Amino acid sequence: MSSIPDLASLHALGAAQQPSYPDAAAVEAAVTTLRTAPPLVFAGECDDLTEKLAAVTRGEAFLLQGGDCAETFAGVTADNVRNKLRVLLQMAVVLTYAAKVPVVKIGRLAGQYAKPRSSDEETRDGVTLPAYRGDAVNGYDFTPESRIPDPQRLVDVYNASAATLNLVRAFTTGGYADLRQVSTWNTDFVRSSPIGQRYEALAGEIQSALDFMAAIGADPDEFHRVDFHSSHEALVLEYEHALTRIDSRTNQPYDVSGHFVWIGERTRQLDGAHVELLSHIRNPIGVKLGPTTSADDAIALASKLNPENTPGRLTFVTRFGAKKIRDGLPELVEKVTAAGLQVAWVCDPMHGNTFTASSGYKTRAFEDVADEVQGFFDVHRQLGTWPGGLHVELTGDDVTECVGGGEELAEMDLGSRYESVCDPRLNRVQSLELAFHVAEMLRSTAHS
Ligand SMILES: O=C[C@H](O)[C@H](O)COP(=O)(O)O
Ligand SMILES: C=C(OP(=O)(O)O)C(=O)O
Ligand SMILES: [Mn+2]
Repeated sequence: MSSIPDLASLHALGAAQQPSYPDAAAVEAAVTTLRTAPPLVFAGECDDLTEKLAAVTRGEAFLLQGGDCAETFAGVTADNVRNKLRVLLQMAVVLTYAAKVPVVKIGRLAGQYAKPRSSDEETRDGVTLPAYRGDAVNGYDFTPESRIPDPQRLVDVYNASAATLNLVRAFTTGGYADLRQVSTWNTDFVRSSPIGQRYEALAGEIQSALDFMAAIGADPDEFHRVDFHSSHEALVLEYEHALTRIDSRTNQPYDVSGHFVWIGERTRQLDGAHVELLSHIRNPIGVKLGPTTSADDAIALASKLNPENTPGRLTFVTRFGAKKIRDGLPELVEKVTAAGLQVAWVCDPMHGNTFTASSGYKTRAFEDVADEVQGFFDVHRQLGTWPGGLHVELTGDDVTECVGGGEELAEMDLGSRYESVCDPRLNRVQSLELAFHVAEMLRSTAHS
């Protein structure tokens, strides 16, 4: 457990979804730079998160994990990071206050730059080029030059992640996330949306509770700062391997590119490189499980990735789709539970519900997203297991990428503000609306 396999031996196992770099010397140069770069996170912070996820595993806390499908370098701006953080804080407050359950907060940010794709190529108007694989790998522009994988981008990922995390740390500990700001997070859109008004009412209740606490002289640290953690899919081996380091306190390897890293649906082969690398690190980790996952697959993954069965180490993020979850999930949860495996169960209601609108935009319907979460809660309720969390693709901006929701966004509206470079995200109102739905589900679960 304490050794780190070398990069060549990982590649020898076969690694899905890797860039085909044309220039080996350039890869070497980028990896050399990354190997000496300071850690982005401290191993002790990863251990703290494992403890929090152990509480999720035990049914004592709920995980909220969200952010872009794909971050972009251009998106590393104060406004963008703040807006994303703000909607996550708002969602967390709704979940905590309405359901009275502690919420563990993880952003899909500060490292979420590499994308697995269903096709290696993209064709537009009869022209075929390599697919865009995230800013970590190549450019989004549809030109032959831009689509060539460039390993220097991995160094750019490191720098962009460092800048993002620095700002997130400043916001979450430096006053922005102070609970007294709960109303100001709402700002402008409160006037225009019923969900915003619902939030405003909740913020008012929190505010008077805080006033009461202040009056009796109680002012704990928890009111002024929040614990917030970073996460991304551990996809490009060169990057994750270069940032895997031996922690001097424990002598154990940690991937210091983020607090929590996960293995995607397309790279979860039991004997593949991603499972191997993540089996050696001590961070809390996740695995995405789609509808083709058998219970035996999940049990084998848990045995390899969490041989000591440590609670909080392993999170299974199921992404079945609204139509499949009620039939497919029970057997998985039942058998994993019967095998005595300690895992947190988290619902990704996004990736099983993607479709292409007639206008050509990739989209998701808010109603399908909400229905998959309801299915997830229903299955766990039937089995007596804990629906541990929500993993969503969202943005703090008023984009038009997913249809439906209270604003009744239609397919024909998608073009007005479609900004994602990969999958469609819930916008700010849809995100908050989902949080209110989930708070209801959680409230009836927690108190049943
Ligand atoms: O975010 C997840 C995947 O990268 C994405 O769903 C794949 O999308 P594609 O089918 O457009 O390649
Ligand atoms: C690639 C993703 O998901 P999955 O691996 O579940 O398809 C993602 O989370 O963006
Ligand atoms: Mn995605």
